[in-house]
Amino acid sequence: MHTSGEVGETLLEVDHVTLRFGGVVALNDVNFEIRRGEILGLIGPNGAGKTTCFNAMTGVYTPTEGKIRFKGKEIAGTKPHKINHLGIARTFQNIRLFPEMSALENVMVGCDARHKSSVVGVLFRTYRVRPAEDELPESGIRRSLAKVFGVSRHTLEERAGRRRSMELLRFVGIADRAHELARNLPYGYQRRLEIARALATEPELICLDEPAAGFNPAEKEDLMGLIRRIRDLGHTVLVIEHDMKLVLGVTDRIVVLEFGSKIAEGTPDEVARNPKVIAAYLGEPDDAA
Ligand SMILES: Nc1ncnc2c1ncn2[C@@H]1O[C@H](COP(=O)(O)OP(=O)(O)OP(=O)(O)O)[C@@H](O)[C@H]1O
Repeated sequence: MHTSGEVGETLLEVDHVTLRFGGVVALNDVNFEIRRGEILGLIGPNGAGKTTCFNAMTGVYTPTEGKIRFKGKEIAGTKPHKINHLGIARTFQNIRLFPEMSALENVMVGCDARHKSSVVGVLFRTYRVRPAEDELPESGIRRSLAKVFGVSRHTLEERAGRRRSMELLRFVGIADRAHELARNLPYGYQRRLEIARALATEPELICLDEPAAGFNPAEKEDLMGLIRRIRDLGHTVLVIEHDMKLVLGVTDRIVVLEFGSKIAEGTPDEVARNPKVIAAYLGEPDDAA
């Protein structure tokens, strides 16, 4: 992973962010922080501004006013791939995988984003290094050749990426279908594959946009375990979720938006008892706790 700091320190700050689309105020002077090592929930009724907030944090939108800082550095307006390089990864409400690639290859794309070899080196495969014992091919002529002539750094990185991608598929619980095309995977597998792919970029902060959408209660229970394990690995987690049971069960703190404004913030207990939050969710029977 990237450089790590102290658990509990401010990792990301949304500092008085306002974001307007023409006449629509999607975010209105929103202020909160994400602390390193926590699982933070971002909730609110439909249209509250949750996805817009994610999009502002991940470089899709630039705030009209206000600042977003990651590890103290201003990131508002930075391109999404650069933000990913800085250490923020996300999944999408509508799954976005490479449907014609296998599950393993989808994760390897994420690992690729971290590769160090230069484009020229990859093209000519000239830069050769002496591989460590456990980086050699298992047996046969390829092993002997690699021992004598070395292996290109690109090949080593590719092998390491493949190994790491397999580990990540195991971690999210879908390694049994690693070689199937993403489009043929069951829905729950696709959702978890998105998480594995985001983790492959080794983010300090991972943002999950409605990861439980379409899940049954047993799958939601599994997902809660996975979210906790992601945090235990050392990642900080931001989760947008409509399912109140899941949000209250898995997060350390919750920020509540309504009509683009923050109406509450606190521990799950505090938020669940907050009259403004209860009122915001009345009339939304599907989302109510
Ligand atoms: N690209 C856009 N152009 C114009 N208006 C937008 C755009 N994106 C979002 N909005 C508006 O901004 C407001 C906040 O939307 P947003 O999608 O962030 O809410 P949300 O809390 O994520 O809702 P949901 O739970 O339904 O996904 C809504 O009024 C929405 O119509």
